[in-house]
Amino acid sequence: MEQISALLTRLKTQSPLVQSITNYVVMNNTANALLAAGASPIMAHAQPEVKDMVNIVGALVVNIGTLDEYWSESMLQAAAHAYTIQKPWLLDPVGAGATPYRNELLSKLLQFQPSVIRGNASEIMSLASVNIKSKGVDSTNSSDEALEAGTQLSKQTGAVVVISGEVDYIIDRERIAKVKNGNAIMSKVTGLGCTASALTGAMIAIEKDRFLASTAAMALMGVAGDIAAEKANGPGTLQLHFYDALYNLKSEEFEERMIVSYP
Ligand SMILES: Nc1ncnc2c1ncn2[C@@H]1O[C@H](COP(=O)(O)OP(=O)(O)O)[C@@H](O)[C@H]1O
Ligand SMILES: Cc1ncsc1CCOP(=O)(O)O
Ligand SMILES: [Mg+2]
Repeated sequence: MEQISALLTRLKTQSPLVQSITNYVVMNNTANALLAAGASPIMAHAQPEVKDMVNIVGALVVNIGTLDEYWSESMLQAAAHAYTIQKPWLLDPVGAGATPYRNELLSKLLQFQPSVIRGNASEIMSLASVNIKSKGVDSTNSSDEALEAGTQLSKQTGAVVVISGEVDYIIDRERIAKVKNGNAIMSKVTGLGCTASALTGAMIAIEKDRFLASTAAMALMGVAGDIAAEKANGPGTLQLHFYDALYNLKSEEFEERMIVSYP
């Protein structure tokens, strides 16, 4: 727990630059969450600069939420370059399994060996080729149901796999962590999964142990969600209190509130 809470302090002091190639829905709320948590966001997808940008950032986040032909090519170029120069990068497979187009791009992106894959249960099951019917960007499965698929996906890809939901699982080849923080109202605010991915991007920028970094990011999401839910009257105020919680959280309260176990 101490190691996890120390990462929050390091995030705020080191303020890593995090590049996102992400969807139109969440550009604003993920940039604000990164800032509130202490990191520095840059959203950049233009092909003439994408490699130069990957060179200077601490980590790259690729989120396929509102993909199109141009953006897909930018994502492939960025991921390929991150792979070549060994820059940590995270894949958020938004809507995996919803359409063949998404699946084709995802299988190409996986060739560039993401450091972390963070998705909801349905997305992780789809990526691991479990035959599920995807409803779109929201999960129709629980993270418990996806645990086996997540373990398999981590073995297949070498990535740390994060399954978010009522409980979050963080999985690598040898370890599993479980984060029990968070509140159901979080699923009524769009882009909190993408925020989890962005914050995980920030943590892998400052910590080489991707499993520890991902666990810290999901604990941070959950604890900030808990604090925000105590104050909010609904999804609108939850989003606002969530930023404030990220901004104000100190390592002592983080450590007290986190419910992390290694089952
Ligand atoms: N029922 C829930 N109880 C507690 N936390 C939740 C719940 N649903 C989602 N969360 C939290 O909300 C964030 C977004 O997760 P999720 O909704 O699974 O992602 P996505 O938006 O990609 O589907 C995560 O931090 C997760 O822990
Ligand atoms: C609604 C929607 N449509 C395409 S991307 C997107 C946002 C998804 O965000 P999240 O997966 O974090 O809920
Ligand atoms: Mg999502």
